[in-house]
Parts: sequence; structure tokens; C-alpha cells
Amino acid sequence: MLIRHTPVLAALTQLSCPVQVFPHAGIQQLTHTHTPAASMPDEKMDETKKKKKKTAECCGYPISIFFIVVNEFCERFSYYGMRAVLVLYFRYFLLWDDDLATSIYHAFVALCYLTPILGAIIADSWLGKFKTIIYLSIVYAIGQVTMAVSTIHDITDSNRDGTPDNFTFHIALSMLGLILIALGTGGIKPCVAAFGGDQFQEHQSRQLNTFFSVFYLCINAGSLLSTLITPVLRAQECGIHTQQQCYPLAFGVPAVLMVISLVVFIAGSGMYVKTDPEGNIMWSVCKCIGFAIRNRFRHRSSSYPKREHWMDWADEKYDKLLIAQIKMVLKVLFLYIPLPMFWTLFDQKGSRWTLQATTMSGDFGGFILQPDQMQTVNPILILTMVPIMDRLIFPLIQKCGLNFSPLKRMTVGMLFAATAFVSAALVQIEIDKTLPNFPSSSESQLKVVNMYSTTLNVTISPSEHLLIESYGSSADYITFDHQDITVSLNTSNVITKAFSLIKGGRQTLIIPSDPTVMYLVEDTKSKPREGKNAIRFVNGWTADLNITNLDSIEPSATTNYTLVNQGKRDFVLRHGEQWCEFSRKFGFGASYTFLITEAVFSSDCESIVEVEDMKPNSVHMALQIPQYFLITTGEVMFSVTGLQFSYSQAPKNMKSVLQAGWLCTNAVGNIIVLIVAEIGKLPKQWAEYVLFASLLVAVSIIFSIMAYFYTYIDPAEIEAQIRKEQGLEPEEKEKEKETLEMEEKDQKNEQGVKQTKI
Ligand SMILES: C[C@H](N)C(=O)N1CCC[C@H]1C(=O)O
Repeated sequence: MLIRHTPVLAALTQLSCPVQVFPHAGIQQLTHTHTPAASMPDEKMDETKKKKKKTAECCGYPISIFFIVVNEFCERFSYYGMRAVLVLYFRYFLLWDDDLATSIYHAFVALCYLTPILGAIIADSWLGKFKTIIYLSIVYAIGQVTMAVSTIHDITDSNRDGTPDNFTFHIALSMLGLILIALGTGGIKPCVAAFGGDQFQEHQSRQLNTFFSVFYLCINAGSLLSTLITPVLRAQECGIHTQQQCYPLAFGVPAVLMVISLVVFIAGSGMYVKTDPEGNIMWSVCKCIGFAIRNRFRHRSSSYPKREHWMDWADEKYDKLLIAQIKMVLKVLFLYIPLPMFWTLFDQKGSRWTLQATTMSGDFGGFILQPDQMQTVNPILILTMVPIMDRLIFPLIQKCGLNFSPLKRMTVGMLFAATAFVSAALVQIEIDKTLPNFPSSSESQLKVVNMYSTTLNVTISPSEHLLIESYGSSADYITFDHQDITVSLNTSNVITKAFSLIKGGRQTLIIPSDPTVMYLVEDTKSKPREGKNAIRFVNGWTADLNITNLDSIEPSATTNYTLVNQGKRDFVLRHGEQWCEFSRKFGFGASYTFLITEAVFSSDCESIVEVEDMKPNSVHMALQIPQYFLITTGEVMFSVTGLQFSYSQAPKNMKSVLQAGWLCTNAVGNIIVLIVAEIGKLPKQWAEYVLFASLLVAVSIIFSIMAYFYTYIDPAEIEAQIRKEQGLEPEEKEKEKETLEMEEKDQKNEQGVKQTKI
């Protein structure tokens, strides 16, 4: 069979066109060997006419962009604000355990980045971007309201004890809310970015790139504000019958912001450039690909001449333009295959890095930073680094004559993320030096506390001999590689008792005022969560005691651990009319047992003895700043560029689809985090960080090779040339005139800006 080769198809299949770097644009474009007007497709020109009539401009930017970026700010506030308190809601309202809460949280985030495919298909094939954004924003707002309602404990708290009586109701409502939110946030995300891009005209490529940077700034401004505000709202107390943590307010404010986002978007509706969907494009794409594969298979014999691209096997039945568009999209999607690895590392900020922060000290002198607040460093850095990169670093690189093309930027971004993980590994090594020596799964550890009135000689079979003074403890934990021990106490007569220790556990042997009833209590064997401190009391007084926020404690008994925050804490010990106040300043991540002596009231609580079970964290959280700086630099190079690249390389009718493909790399990255968390970790955390860094370096090498073979295209130009070859080109002269007019207008605008600056 004979295949016709047109110049455009040859250009598409060989992809070896000369390239030219546009100033600031970052995206290399095909060199025009003819006037720009000559390359403009008729359809695009018609659309441009529409744009010219409709779009008002300010400083060279379409005014409609203002509504889109404000909409994005409010939407991201809503999304990140809700996300900031979600795990806590699962953990402390629905009372799920840590594992379930984290898994559902990550699954939700992954779903939010998978639904863009659905939104893109709806937008590009059916409703168009404008209507898709409106309808899915309504779904999103309903989801946020449903979520806020699901957190009102009073709805099912018929016995008014402060906890919901019907958990199934709250779980069902919140899951419905989350599904609607995922559908809404994911569905509109590819459309909003692409819709913003659609507002720009051919001659505004510089402004288009700035738009994507401003868009990213708005995302992070929204994220920063909401991550700071919603936890504060959650910490308030509210309720109808009983006062509880105010989840309805923490979820309600994001719901209000989502409604505002929708109103702002609708307010701009008269100004937007709205491109209509071109029928069920996704279905046509699938059918065309299916036909190409079947046709290739039918003609597999070597007697048939080869075609330059496997999609050319759809030539017999499908339009050349569609085939060319599919080739463009597939080429970019293929390039995306290695990208999820970046997000796998990036998304660990919220999990592994936050856990790392819980083993560090957040005392910054003037203020205290909680471990999860460390994440706000990312949006703060984005807000400062995007302008610096855009205005200073990238132009400087360009001035030096270096071709820092988008795909090179993305590769360098990945390498920055890898170095962030090397930095995290170095910090981890420092932390490990300060961590207690926890027992392995076959070992047991024991500490001894003496509440007896005199010093005791304690022998633990077979070979441990300890001398422990009254209201004192053994210096540190003793490690045993067996569980069964016998303890002998040398009091007036020898008391002997056998115990079985917990494998892999840490315990304390409490010897009370009556040593014959000595007993074991279980100790914490990991750092207390969220950088808090675990404390407990042993009552050496002669009667029951009440301690603030703790149950009443019997003589000789030990309380369970209570978690207290960093800072000065006061406890009132009370028995009947007698009381005293005990104050203590806590650091981060320590564990203490307080021994209450017989003289507690007569000494005004001064005689209480502190036994340090676990030292407070000593490595400072500031050491995490370099890793945050490196990952954020990586994000600016990778994510902002990826957003622009996905828009610029997509054919007009598949812009949202490529945005969705880009967002999907994020979803896959999140799913990898989930799988890694489930499969388990390397024995050493620093080794896991190094492993992730090495994987990303390997992936970025693969990506750079793929990028080397990628040729940047101007989809509009290719589409125009195909249309021209198909005889669909309108009057050249009219087009030329239109373009010249547009360029003149652009120049005037730029001069206007310069004059204003002067
Ligand atoms: C908050 C992040 N710095 C950020 O801007 N993003 C993380 C995933 C992509 C992007 C977003 O759109 O939220």
C-alpha cells in the first residue's frame, strides 16, 4: 500500500524541527519560516476574532484572568484547609486508629488527583471547560457542606455526653462528602488551569507563562493561609448541648470559601473566552487508536511497507488532523511515565518528614513550631521563590546563553528533590544518635523504681545487681534477651518474685511501700506522637489522690501515660482538703514517671521525684529547613514548568486532557507512597531516604534521555498546516492584518507598562 507523505506529517513523525527559545517563555517553539499570520489556522483565527471582541485587557493581560486566579486561591484554601484537619477528624472524632486514618487520608488525596481525568473528558468532549467548572464546583461545594455537617456531634449525641451516638451516620456522611469533594476538586483542576490558558491570545505567550507562575502563587497563598487558620478554628470549642473541638467551623470555613470561589468564577462569566467542546473527542481518540492497532495487526506481514508512526495505520479511516493531535498527546503522555517518582518523594513531606519533625525540638526562642506546622515552610518558600526564579534566576540563565528548556528544568527539579532526601537522611543520622536504644523484637527492657522507704539491693536473675535508693530508679533500662526473670529484694527478709517480660517491650518494675506487691508496668517504646510528652505518676502517698485531668489514683498505683504539650504545665494534687500545685516545663518528645512521696503535701509538692524514661528531643527542627528549601526549589522547577509544558504542548481540543495526565502523575506518586507505607520500611529511616533519593536520580536520568529525544512543538501551527494542506485555509491577507493589529496592541500595552513604571 502506498502512503502519502505530506511535509507536516514528516515534521510530526521525525520531530526534528529547528527550535528557537522565546524570551521568558521557557517553551521552545517551532521556528516560523513564514509570517506568523500564515501559520494561523482558520478556526483559530475565527476564535481570535471572538477573543478580540470579548476580552478586555489590563497591562497586556486579559482581565478575565483576575477571576480565574482568585477562584483558584479560594478553591485551594478550601481544599488544603479541609485536608489540614482531616486526619485529626478521623482520629479523634470518628475514633479510627492511626493506620486507618492515614490510609483513608492518602486514598482520598490519590482520588483527588485521579478524578481530573473525568473532569477533562467532560470538559473536552461534552460541556466545555466553563460549564464543567461551574457544575463540578457546585458538586464540590455540596461536598464541603456535607463534610462540615457530618462533623456536628450534636446531631446524634442524644445522651449529650459530648460524643456522637451513631458513628455510622457520621462516617457515611463524611465519606459521601469526601467523594463529592474529590470529584469536584479533581474534576475542575485540569479545567481551571487550561481555561486560564485559553484566555490568552497568540501574541501573549510571555503573559501566558507569567500566568502559570501567578496561578501557582495563588495555589500556595491559599494553601498557606488555610493550613494556618483551620487548625486554629479546630482548636476552638463549640457545640449546641456540649462544647467540643470545633470541627464544624474548621470544615465550615473551607465550605464557605468554596462557595465564594464559585461566585467569583461566575462573576467573571461575561469576560471569558469560552471554547466549545468538539463533540466526544475522547471517544474518537479511543476509536482511532483502536483502529490503528487493529489495522497494524492486520498488515503485520513484511510485504506491507512500514509506516513512520504506528498511529499512521489509522490513516485510511481517520482525519489526518485527529491522528496528528493524538500523536502530540501520546508523545507527551509517554514522557510523563517517569514523573510520579517526583511526587512520591514530594508527598512524603506530609508523612515521613512530619514524623521526623516529631523527634526534633521546635523551640525557636520567640515561638514554638509544632511538627505538622513545619509543612507550611513549603508554601512560604513557594511564595518567595517563584518570583525570584521567574524574574531573576531564569532570565539570568538565559542571559548566560544557556538553553534551560522546560524539560531540562524539570530534570533539574527532580535532582533537587533527590538532594532534599539526602539532606533528610543526614538529619535522620543526627536524630538517630540522640534516640534511645529501643529493644529489638526479641529483646525486653526493664527499669526499676524504688518507692520503698529505704535503699534496696535488687538482684535480677541471673546477673544483674542494683542498689536503688528510696524514691529512686535504676540509671537506665537493662536489656534482656530472654523474657523470664526472677527479682530478689534484700529487705529485712529476702523477697523473691518471678516475672515474664514482654518481648520487644519496655517495662518498669515498681517496688511500692509494701515490696511484696511489686509489679510491672508497660512503658512507651517509641517517641510520643506529635512531639508531645508522655507523663505518668506513681502514688507513694498513703491514700487516694486526685490529679488535674487524670483519674483518681490509689496508693501504690501507677497512672497510665498522659500526653502533654511542650511548655510549662501545672498539675494540682488533691486529697480532701489537702492540695498542692506541681509545675513542670516540658520540651518535645520526652517521657517521665513522677514519683509522689509520702511528704507530698507537707513539702508543697516539692518532694515529687522526676524519673526520665526518655530524653526530650535535642536535634532542632531548623535542620529540616535545607531539605524544605531543596524540595521547594525542585517543585518550582518541576511543577510550575510541568503545568506550562502540559498546556503548551497540547492540541487545542485536548488541553484539559493533558492537564489531567499531568495531575495523574501526582495521583500515581501518592499511590506509591501508600504502597511503600504498607509494604514496610527499611530498618533504618535514613537508608530509606537514601533509597528514595537514588531512585529519583535514576528516574531523572531516564527522563533526561527521553527528554533529549523530545522535540518541542507548536500544536496550533501543526494543526494550521494540516488544515492548509487539506485546503481549509482562509484568506491569508486578512489573517496577516489581524496579527499585525494584535502585535501593535501588545506593543502599546508594553509601552504603557514601562511608562507607568517610570
Ligand atoms: C502546596 C504545593 N506547594 C502545591 O502547590 N501543589 C502540590 C501538588 C500540586 C500543587 C497544587 O496544585 O496544589
